[in-house]
Amino acid sequence: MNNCIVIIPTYNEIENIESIIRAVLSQHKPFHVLIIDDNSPDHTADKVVMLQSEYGGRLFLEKRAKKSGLGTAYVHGFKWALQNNYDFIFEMDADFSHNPYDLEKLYDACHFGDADLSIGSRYVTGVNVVNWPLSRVLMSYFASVYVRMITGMKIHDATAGFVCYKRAVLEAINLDKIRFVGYAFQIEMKYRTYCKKFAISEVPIIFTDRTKGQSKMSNSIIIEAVFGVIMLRLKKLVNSL
Ligand SMILES: Nc1nc2c(ncn2[C@@H]2O[C@H](COP(=O)(O)OP(=O)(O)O[C@H]3O[C@H](CO)[C@@H](O)[C@H](O)[C@@H]3O)[C@@H](O)[C@H]2O)c(=O)[nH]1
Repeated sequence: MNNCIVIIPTYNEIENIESIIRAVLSQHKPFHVLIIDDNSPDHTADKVVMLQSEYGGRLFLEKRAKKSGLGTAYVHGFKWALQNNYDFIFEMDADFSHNPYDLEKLYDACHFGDADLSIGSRYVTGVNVVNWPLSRVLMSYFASVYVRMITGMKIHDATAGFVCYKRAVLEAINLDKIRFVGYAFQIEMKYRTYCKKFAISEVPIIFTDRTKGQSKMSNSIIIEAVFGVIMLRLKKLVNSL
């Protein structure tokens, strides 16, 4: 299993970056890590460069000129991962809201199970979210209900940002057509995977809110998600997805 790359987008994650990289790269499974940093003013990328001398060919950094959203950061990372011949491509946040020791569960679902996309899901067995304000839990939970109603996808955590793709999924999706930049990007990727008839499975995880640094959630991200789901459904109906 030396064909796994964990893509971590970062913007101002100086308080988390070293520990998250160490937590992934110290596991007995030989994961590789790709950080996509948007020129964070807190110099997150400098810390990555420092750690590269320690982790040799297992830690990679792509720097972009300015903050351009989580979605385009992942698209950049997906293209990089395909070019560099990785077979299992993971998404994970930098802030420990996703437990890096759950990476292996996502891998198992794709490698030993029949999933093409495995999702670290907060809502597949009740509501497994720790320390989020109730308003954020309700918004996230009902966002998934809303996505299910509009798209017909039978998944419980449509906005999850902790996933593992088999290479074939990312090869089948036209990454240049991905249009959303915020959390709607997470919905769009799952919907495009579903429309291509790949197998999606949800693996229960516990999501714990960050204790260091700040969320980049904003009103424009919420608005994009609300209208984005409807747009995706309409595009599917006219066969232009
Ligand atoms: N490069 C880059 N990284 C970004 C950007 N915006 C956010 N990130 C990075 O993306 C990760 C997630 O961003 P957060 O802002 O911490 O997300 P959250 O509010 O905790 O949102 C969580 O819930 C969402 C809704 O359920 C999820 O969609 C999301 O993935 C995440 O799990 C972090 O590593 C953060 O640094 C950006 O513009 N550029």
